Amino acid sequence: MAGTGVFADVLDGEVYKYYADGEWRASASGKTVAIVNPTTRQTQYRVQACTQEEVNKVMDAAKVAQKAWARTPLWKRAELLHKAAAILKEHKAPIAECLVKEIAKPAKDAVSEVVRSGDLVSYTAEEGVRILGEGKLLVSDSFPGNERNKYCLSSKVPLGVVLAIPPFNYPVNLAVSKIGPALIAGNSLVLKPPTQGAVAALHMVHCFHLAGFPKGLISCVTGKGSEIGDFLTMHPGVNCISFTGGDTGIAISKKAGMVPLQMELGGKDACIVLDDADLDLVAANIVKGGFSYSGQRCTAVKVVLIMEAVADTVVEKVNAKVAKLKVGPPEDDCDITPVVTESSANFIEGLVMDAKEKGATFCQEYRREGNLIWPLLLDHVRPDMRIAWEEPFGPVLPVIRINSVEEGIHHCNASNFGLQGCVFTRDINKAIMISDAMESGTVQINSAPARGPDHFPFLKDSGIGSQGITNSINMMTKVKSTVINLPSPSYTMG
Ligand SMILES: NC(=O)C1=CN([C@@H]2O[C@H](COP(=O)(O)OP(=O)(O)OC[C@H]3O[C@@H](n4cnc5c(N)ncnc54)[C@H](OP(=O)(O)O)[C@@H]3O)[C@@H](O)[C@H]2O)C=CC1
Ligand SMILES: O=C(O)[C@H](O)COP(=O)(O)O
Repeated sequence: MAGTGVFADVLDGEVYKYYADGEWRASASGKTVAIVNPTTRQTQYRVQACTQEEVNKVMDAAKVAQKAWARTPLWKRAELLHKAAAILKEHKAPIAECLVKEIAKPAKDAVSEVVRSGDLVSYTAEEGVRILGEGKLLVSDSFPGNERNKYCLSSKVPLGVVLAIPPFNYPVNLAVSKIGPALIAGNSLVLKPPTQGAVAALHMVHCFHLAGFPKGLISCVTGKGSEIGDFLTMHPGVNCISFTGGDTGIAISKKAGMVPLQMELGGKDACIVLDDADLDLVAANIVKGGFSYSGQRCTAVKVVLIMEAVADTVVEKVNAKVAKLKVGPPEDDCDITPVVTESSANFIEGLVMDAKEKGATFCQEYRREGNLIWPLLLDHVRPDMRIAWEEPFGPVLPVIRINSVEEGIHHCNASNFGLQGCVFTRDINKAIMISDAMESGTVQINSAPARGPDHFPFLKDSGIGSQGITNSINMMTKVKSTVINLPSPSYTMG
């Protein structure tokens, strides 16, 4: 159970502690932040509202710890990461319980998130050993005018202190996707978890603590992003920011100093359906892609662009599947669970009402109880409706009927987002050409968008840089070169 057994140290009475300098601590602020259960809409947990002074101390400790960590052999860093991964998986049940209570993630998906996170950490350790174990040797005579009298040895070295800010929808997985690469590359890491999901993240951090990472190398400060976010992201002790979330990321990138940024923001993933597609496959992927975790995934299908000739058939097939989705609490492992906050539910409702006023066809009756919104397919959506462009982050999916592939590509590319997209057709040549034309980081052919497997590059225009294990390790390093200057040119004869 959360906050008990090996996790007892994390809890102080009714309030979860924050993690600094290898210890669990209560904040001197005496203030707490409430985490509201999306299902009951009651306070489920409380976390510390950390102060600026506490952030300063964490940054100082992170700087000191990083210097020693960078001198720790790569294989030892990997060994500790493997240990943390095993502990994380061993304790999947209490961590998953937090995900169910804090973010209403369906019970089975919550367990999968923790297991996937352990696997991600292990893979990162292995990948880090491989890619950081190699450097480059450059010789000078390849550049015009030079002889071979200079040897340049370059390798990847850490950046320093990495600040990780994940979003609510994967508070564990999108935290470890930043923690693992940062640590294997020799950085220290300061985590600011999302408020909804903070307790799951604190439990995950405790698994790293139990694995025996040095003091100060990992810290976790809690508090509302709106209150301590700016102080963290503009802190002079930060050498890199890895952020996943919404428009907050745009504001951060404007305020952050001259540090490398990894920003993974929203998406409006388009699903283009051609008339030669396997329509059962299309319907299955629209439902899975559009409605898993109630549409609260950056990679969710967020607009269907379908050829008029097959639209009626697909809409009918999708509706039949939507009717079978189980709606209810995450504890019952329902497919559709309450969305994360009341304000999120209100925002989604605003998009639905706009579509209603402008004449979209409601394939199901709109129904909401508290934060629980029943799955809804909106047909005959037109570009003048907000839902055609905005990301609901909820179980509402618009269908726009198109008369040509070009029309679909045009809609996709006119969006400000460009995270992922997908195309359904039996013609591989067409699929490749459409993929090339879609200005999206990743295009899936004949499957719904998805980030995983987690070693795939997770590229996008909806942000800066790219994720995926290898990309993140590379992003959290810089190149250091040492040039050997020979007294006279030297050429190897064999
Ligand atoms: N691309 C993706 O993977 C995802 C995209 N999103 C997008 O984000 C929207 C909202 O999701 P949400 O998680 O609330 O995203 P936010 O951008 O609101 O929050 C993401 C993280 O940033 C923190 N934060 C908030 N304000 C600041 C600040 N000023 N400085 C630094 N950090 C801050 C949040 O903390 P706190 O919780 O304390 O406010 C949270 O940890 C969704 O509607 C969707 O558009 C969301 C999830 C994933
Ligand atoms: O933040 C998100 O929504 C994720 O990066 C999407 O991951 P998924 O495709 O594995 O759900």
